[in-house]
Amino acid sequence: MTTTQVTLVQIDNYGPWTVTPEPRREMDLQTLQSRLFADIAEFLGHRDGYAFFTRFDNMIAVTNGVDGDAHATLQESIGNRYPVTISLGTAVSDRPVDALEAANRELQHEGSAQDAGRTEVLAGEYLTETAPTDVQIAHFDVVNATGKYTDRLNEFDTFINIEQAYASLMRYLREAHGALSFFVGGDNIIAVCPDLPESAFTEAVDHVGGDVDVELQVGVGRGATAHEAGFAAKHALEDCRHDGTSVEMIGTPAASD
Ligand SMILES: Nc1nc2c(ncn2[C@@H]2O[C@H](COP(=O)(O)OP(=O)(O)OP(=O)(O)O)[C@@H](O)[C@H]2O)c(=O)[nH]1
Repeated sequence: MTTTQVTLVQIDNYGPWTVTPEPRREMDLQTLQSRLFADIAEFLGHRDGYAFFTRFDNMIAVTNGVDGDAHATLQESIGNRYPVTISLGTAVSDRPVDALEAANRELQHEGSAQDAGRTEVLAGEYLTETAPTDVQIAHFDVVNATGKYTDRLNEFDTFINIEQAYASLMRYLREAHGALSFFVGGDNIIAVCPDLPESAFTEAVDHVGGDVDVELQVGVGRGATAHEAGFAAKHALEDCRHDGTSVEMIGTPAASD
């Protein structure tokens, strides 16, 4: 059984801000968004959480081991240093999508994302302790992306292939298992999963191969935090590369029995 703590990060009333008093320069918005993501990733990363940029105005984080006080500190620090503020909704569930739904509702209950009066919401529940196998993370990558795409196609056509694989995988894992998958750059996708057996990952790899003809491999890890699970997943992915297998799992309850 997994227990995933998910935090939704939402920039408050950001849409109106981007056009007030008139539309702001696009590269200034891109700079703000990427710096805000970098700050949040650094803050949570130092506490063994993972942050994903998703749409940048809304970001999703796995925050097992990060308590309410730390969330308050993050929110205060962003408010002090940026021209925008953030709201944070946090919830816990065995299925990541259910934790996200509940975290999202914490903010939606307080008002709209574009309500000038709804700012700096800090709501939800936090785990009081962590357990060694609470989080399951799958780190996918495209087999030989360099040889098949990067060294042969122009960058945009490579990007189309990688994004097609991402779109296929994210939808499949969301619908079949309530997992949340995020493109993290290059040819890499990180999926935050409920308790899934090896066969589920084989089926996911097969689905993407059949759907968009892109070959994936995946390392799966378990841990008390996103970092621990994700780090185990990276080592498992190295085993795939070494052994030529498409799925490897490390630190799962079955594997460590
Ligand atoms: N976010 C992230 N990106 C990575 C990681 N490892 C590699 N990448 C990215 O993926 C790109 C391709 O690297 P690889 O996946 O090692 O290359 P490959 O040609 O697919 O080779 P194999 O994975 O061994 O089949 C790199 O240029 C990086 O951008 C990782 O651990 N995390």
